[in-house]
Amino acid sequence: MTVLDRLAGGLVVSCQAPAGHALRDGAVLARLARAAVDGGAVGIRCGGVGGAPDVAAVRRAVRVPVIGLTKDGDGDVYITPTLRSVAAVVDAGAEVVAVQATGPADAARPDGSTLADLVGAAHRAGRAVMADVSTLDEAVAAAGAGCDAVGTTMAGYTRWTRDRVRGPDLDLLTAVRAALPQVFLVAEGRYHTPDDVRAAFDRGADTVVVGTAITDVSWVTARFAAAAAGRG
Ligand SMILES: CC(=O)N[C@H](C=O)[C@@H](O)[C@H](O)[C@H](O)COP(=O)(O)O
Repeated sequence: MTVLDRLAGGLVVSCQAPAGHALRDGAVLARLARAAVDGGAVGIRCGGVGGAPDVAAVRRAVRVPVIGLTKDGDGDVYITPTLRSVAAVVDAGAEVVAVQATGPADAARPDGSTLADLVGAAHRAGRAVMADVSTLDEAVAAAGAGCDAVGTTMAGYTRWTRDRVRGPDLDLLTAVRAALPQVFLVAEGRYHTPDDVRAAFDRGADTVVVGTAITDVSWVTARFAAAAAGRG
């Protein structure tokens, strides 16, 4: 059974916290990951700015597959953007390396490498690669570059998709599934409810990643607090 087989049909929980967030602590994120697995998560996505130590902490804490990433630099391409960041995620023990695959697939990255270079490095280390894309063209290019899985993670977060949808980009799922019937398709980005998760599988997703709505306690609290404040 491949690592992607272990994720198929289940829920992946993203345990990340940005710099300055109260939960930004490797041990805390590892505890969150364990709690998510206790609740039925079949995989954990984790990492962040300088996030390799968080990936390692989560890897030690759970038995399910880990999708790891780092967020580096302030450019348009920031999710595991370089060969060095791929090596950091590999060394941290992630079975799947998430890499941003937005824009032209052959575009040079901050270190001059291409998407195919990153895929080659991860594959030589025995890891699968998840491409974080924002459009159908990017999904097709990522599959062509050898990525093992394609996720809609970046839909709504690139300059060219910023105004496209407010919620989860279900139409992108449908389009990718139609164009790439064999690809391992990950629904990710603004999946906030169990109904959203069901909808993603209906559109052909193989797995769904939920982050903020499960693991960002501040975000969840703000919704309840707003309801309390708006009561009278
Ligand atoms: C765009 C970007 O950088 N997304 C990041 C990717 O790892 C994370 O900040 C998201 O939390 C993650 O994709 C899960 O999505 P959501 O938190 O919406 O369930």
